[in-house]
Amino acid sequence: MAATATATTSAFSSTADCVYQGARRVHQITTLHVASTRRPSAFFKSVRMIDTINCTAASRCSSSGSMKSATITDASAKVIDGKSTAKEIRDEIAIEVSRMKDSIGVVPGLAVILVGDRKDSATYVRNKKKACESVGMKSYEVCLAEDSSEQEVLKYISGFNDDPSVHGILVQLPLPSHMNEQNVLNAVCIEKDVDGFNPLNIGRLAMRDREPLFVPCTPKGCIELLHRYGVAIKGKRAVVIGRSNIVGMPAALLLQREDATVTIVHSRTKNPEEITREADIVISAVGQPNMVRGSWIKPGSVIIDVGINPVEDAKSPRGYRLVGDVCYEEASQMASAITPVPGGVGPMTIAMLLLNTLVAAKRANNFK
Ligand SMILES: Nc1nc(=O)c2c([nH]1)NC[C@@H]1CN(c3ccc(C(=O)N[C@@H](CCC(=O)O)C(=O)O)cc3)C=[N+]21
Repeated sequence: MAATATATTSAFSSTADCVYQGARRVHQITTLHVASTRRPSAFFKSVRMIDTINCTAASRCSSSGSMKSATITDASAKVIDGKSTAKEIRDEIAIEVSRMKDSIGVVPGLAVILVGDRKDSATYVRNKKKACESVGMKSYEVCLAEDSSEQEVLKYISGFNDDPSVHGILVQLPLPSHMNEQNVLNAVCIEKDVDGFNPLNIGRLAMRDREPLFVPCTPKGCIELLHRYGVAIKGKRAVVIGRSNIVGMPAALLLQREDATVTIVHSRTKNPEEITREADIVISAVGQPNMVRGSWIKPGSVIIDVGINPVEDAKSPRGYRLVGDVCYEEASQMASAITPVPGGVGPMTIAMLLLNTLVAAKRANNFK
């Protein structure tokens, strides 16, 4: 699949609203032609340089050779380190897990259901298991064949719903296409819905003066990063790029609950670049490598990049490497703070899953 991306209004692909949907694509973008849309001022010097460069790959949104020598060092954004923040949070969770075990003899447990043999899903599930172990939680894992029936998945969910040693249930997405995702997700009882995907949880998230039992892990991780890095949200302009049920939409609701003024930019938005350039805070969750260019970003803004996009890279041992939705080299010249990929939102997602599981276990046992 070769494509040409242009940093103009057609930057989205038709599927770009939904991350985690369909088969994981390894992006193979041959030429990223950068269209200049504004007259750069002195502040935009790094962007002006990039305007003139015909980029050679999506994984390299700028020619790093010439960039580095000229401008990269003078105005680099602070790196919002999701990896170390997630570790801090896991350490906090581990303390609570052992306090709970010592005082009431209960160990929080997370059940993960994996259907099919997608390699990336298997990796995520393995990482979740490792993360559980690292904080002293129990993990239960069910792996079902690609051609299993929906009934079979529902049977396992029902078993975990009834099992008091399981406090959280996660059905790894995407499910094989012959299954009805809604039916499956609705079967997870709301008290164990640590992914926060149950419509009742999302509905409560959307309503004032209501509290969801759980908030979806990825958007929750984004907000947690903003909090821990002291980024003020109240009264700020926030733009969320992407409107998926599991990231974009709940991220926008969370920002609004924090008193930001929120705009959602999506694949049918006429002028995404212009709107994004108004934002003090940007959360991007579209699944398009390097779509958000330096010219989309207001100087001094804070960028949270949710995209984890594999792009071909012959030099990497895996044959690919991961890049975000945001062109990091360009954006870090404009923003005051930015999350990297990898090592940004990804590790936070797993930390939030553990946190939700801990909360579920405390709630089930009335443990404060
Ligand atoms: N029911 C469900 N809930 C999910 O939360 C869910 C899901 N299904 N399906 C798949 C996506 C994806 N996801 C990630 C979590 C952590 C990293 C992560 O830690 N990534 C590392 C890099 C890992 C690597 O190098 O491959 C990082 O960004 O630093 C990535 C992706 C959760 N998902």
